[in-house]
Amino acid sequence: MNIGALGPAGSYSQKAVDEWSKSRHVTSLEIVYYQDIQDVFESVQDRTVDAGIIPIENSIEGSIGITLDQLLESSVVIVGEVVVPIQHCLLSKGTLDDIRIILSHPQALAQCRQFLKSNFPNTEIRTTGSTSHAAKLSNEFAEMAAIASRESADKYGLEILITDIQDKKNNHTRFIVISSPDLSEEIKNITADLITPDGPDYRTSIIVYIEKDSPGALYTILGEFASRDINLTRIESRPSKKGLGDYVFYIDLNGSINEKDIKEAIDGVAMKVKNIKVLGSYPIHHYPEQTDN
Ligand SMILES: O=C(O)C(=O)Cc1ccccc1
Repeated sequence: MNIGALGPAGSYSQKAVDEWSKSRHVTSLEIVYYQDIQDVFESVQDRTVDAGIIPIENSIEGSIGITLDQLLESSVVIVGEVVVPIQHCLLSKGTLDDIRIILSHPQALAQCRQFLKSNFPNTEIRTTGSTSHAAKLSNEFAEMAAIASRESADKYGLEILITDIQDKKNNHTRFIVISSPDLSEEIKNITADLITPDGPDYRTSIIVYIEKDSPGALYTILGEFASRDINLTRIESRPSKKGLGDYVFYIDLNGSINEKDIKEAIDGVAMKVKNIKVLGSYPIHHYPEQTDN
């Protein structure tokens, strides 16, 4: 099996692949690296790769817009998730005094905003396609530094100048595993040995589009879940891109579409909204939370 992820090697996406394959006992997984998230979606959709892994939300910075947009626009489904602790380091070939330019992925830069403002207020900041790409580029000039993982330092011959530079110690990114709909059962079967019978260990993700100016519509939708005691773990609105004030809602809930009450709730929602897309039911990744901030 192969899986597409943001590269080059040393990215947090690679960590997510490693963590997911370990937690699901998937052996012999080959990673195919891409330059951006949209390329991962496209390769999954046209089946150049069997699956893809992409970041969807971060505990400091919130959702990754391009991932939410692609989930709406493409035909891929979600078959898994994994949460990865993110501890950024400042890496360079030079010393702290040499640094003139700091490079990283926009998410990583945003997660270290206070650190940068306090320590490098006048240093030029440049964005890259990934943190590992920033590390790779920094290998060329001593005046460049990258915000990236500890592992990227080894991989690209850089020194770790400062560790744990994200603005909150407790920093996690949730990644989702995606596939084309016709491969989703196969991928779920590969990992099936660990999957408990359908129950609270599953999460289901849906997108609903409520027509603009429909008073009480969101209340009615949420009622379908509340009346059946279904726990929602996330609700997020995103512009529908049709005009200001028009939104789609991304909803995650505990349980699998194979359970009767979940299916009934989703059917109930479908009758009340303009459009609904079920992205999939997949095993929840339980991870140890850090408490010190
Ligand atoms: O750039 C990377 O390494 C990624 O995989 C994207 C990302 C960036 C920052 C935090 C988590 C994931």
